[in-house]
Amino acid sequence: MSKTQSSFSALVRLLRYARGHRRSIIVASTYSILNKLFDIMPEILIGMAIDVVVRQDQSFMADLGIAEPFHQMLALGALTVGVWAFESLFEFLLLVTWRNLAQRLQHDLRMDAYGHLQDLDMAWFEDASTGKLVAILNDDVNQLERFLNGGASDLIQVGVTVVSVGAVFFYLSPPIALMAFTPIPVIIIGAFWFQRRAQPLYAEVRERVGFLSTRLANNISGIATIKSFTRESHELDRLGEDSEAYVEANRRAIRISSAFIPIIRMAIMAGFVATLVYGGKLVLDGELNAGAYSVLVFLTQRLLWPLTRMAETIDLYERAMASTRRILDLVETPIRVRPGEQPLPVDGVRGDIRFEKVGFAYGDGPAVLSDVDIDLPAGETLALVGSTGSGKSTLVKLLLRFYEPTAGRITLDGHDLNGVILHDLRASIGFVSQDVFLFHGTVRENIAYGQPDAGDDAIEAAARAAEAHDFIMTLPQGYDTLVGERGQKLSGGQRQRLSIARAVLKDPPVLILDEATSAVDNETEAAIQRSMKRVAEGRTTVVIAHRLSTIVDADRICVLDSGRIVETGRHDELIRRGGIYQGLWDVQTGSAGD
Ligand SMILES: Nc1ncnc2c1ncn2[C@@H]1O[C@H](COP(=O)(O)OP(=O)(O)OP(=O)(O)O)[C@@H](O)[C@H]1O
Repeated sequence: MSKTQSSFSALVRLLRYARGHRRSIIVASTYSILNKLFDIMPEILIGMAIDVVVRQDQSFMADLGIAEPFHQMLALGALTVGVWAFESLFEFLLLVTWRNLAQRLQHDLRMDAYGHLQDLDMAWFEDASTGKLVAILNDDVNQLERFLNGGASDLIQVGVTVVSVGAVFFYLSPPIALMAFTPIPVIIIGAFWFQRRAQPLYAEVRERVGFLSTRLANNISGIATIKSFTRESHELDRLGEDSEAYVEANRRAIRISSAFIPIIRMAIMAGFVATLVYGGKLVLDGELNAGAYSVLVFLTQRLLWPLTRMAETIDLYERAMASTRRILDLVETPIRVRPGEQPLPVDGVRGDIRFEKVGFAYGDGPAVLSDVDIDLPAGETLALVGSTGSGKSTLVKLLLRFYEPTAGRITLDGHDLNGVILHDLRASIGFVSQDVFLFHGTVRENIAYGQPDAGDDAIEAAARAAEAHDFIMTLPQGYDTLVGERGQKLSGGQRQRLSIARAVLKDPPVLILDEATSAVDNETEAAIQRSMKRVAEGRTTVVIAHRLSTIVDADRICVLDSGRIVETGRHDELIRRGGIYQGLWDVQTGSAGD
């Protein structure tokens, strides 16, 4: 029962979400109702025509005041034309209104879901899978669109048919009405039975779609690794398993939904035969006239046949509700990193950074940083050094407030980062990460990513400062060259330089440089170093250093070990101290063991 409710509660959530479209929903539903009412009228008109030819001046039409039978026929003909015209008109209106509503709603949902997604914290993204998110934003949204295109109107029309045909039946002959309606409880019970079984199966189908697209997204971005390890056939097998699981989940759902149609058909047949035989007997006994009898027989068909489509419609409904739940769950995921209230004047930020007894752990995991105290006055350069996994990147992530410290606090110009408006904080920090992410677009667009209004001169000046201008000019279309997805048409060193140019153009008071660990040739390394130095001038800079030769001039160096700062000082002080730093230096300069 709880599962039945959860489909219904998804519908309630959807209606609550779509309250801005209430008017369209009411208008579209009204068109569906009017269309159905006009749709069942021809059967009644046929019955009236039979009534005219059988009873002539005693007919129902005669009771309405048209004495001459031929005139009655003419009137019926005119009514039929009118009924068909209105039916077609409302058909057109309902299609247009429902489809436009489906378009608006799917657009709103996609935009809201994506907008919300961008505000979610990094910890959430680490647990989420890309494929699942893409599946929600594409497949699930489309699934809902499909239901709104046709299914919603169908459901309404089935309800209208049952009520209006029922009214005509009870008016003409209550005993036959009871017979014609006996299959309906069977059909409704069948529908609930089906719905209860189908709901978890469709949830499973949606889940499988997510796995499948995760695998695809992962494999396509990792294609170089797959090729280099010649794991193509292994990957094909793994994709095959996921795809099979999807087919299997669908197969179970199909089996249930296919069983539904024959059950309904049998119930319909019983209702139809009862009306046919018992109604015929009433006519033979002179208790029912031929016109009313034909209306009843035709309307039984009208009543019961659309119910065979219920299986399909409920199928569509169940799929759509499974999708709705996933989309709305995403839209309603709480945002754990608070947006902050303290504004920060981007142009007025000095760049004093302090870490006060900062501690941090990812989720429930072990402490990754403990008791970190750093005092970095504005304009100075801090280098973070330490073995892999010592917590350097984590420290920088806290500074960007991708995460919040679990102990202590971090301040920028005396303001606790936790209170500062997130947008202002990030606007005052430039971040050159070691795995540079370029967007599919031109070199120019990528440099101007953070400053879309920057002029060509400013872009070129930034590229020159990052020593990127010369190589850009050798590209086929210079600044207008497309870099390919994730910038894959450029070399690692070139990407690095574009990302430095990006930071130069942003001109932030605080700069974070995560030095590339991947080996680049000496010339490129020297170029990157020169540009980094140029960029660091006049601003507070935090460098995660992998090559100690680049930080000999840093104002202070913090050596991290297992999340604690174990040494602090300038290069020569640390060398003199003869601790961890000196050991690292010896390894890197090749003087260890001398
Ligand atoms: N998102 C995460 N969830 C859980 N643990 C994490 C996460 N990111 C990093 N860690 C763990 O935190 C510790 C510190 O990682 P961090 O990336 O800060 O190290 P690092 O000093 O930057 O290393 P490297 O020099 O290799 O980049 C490591 O033990 C790592 O396994």
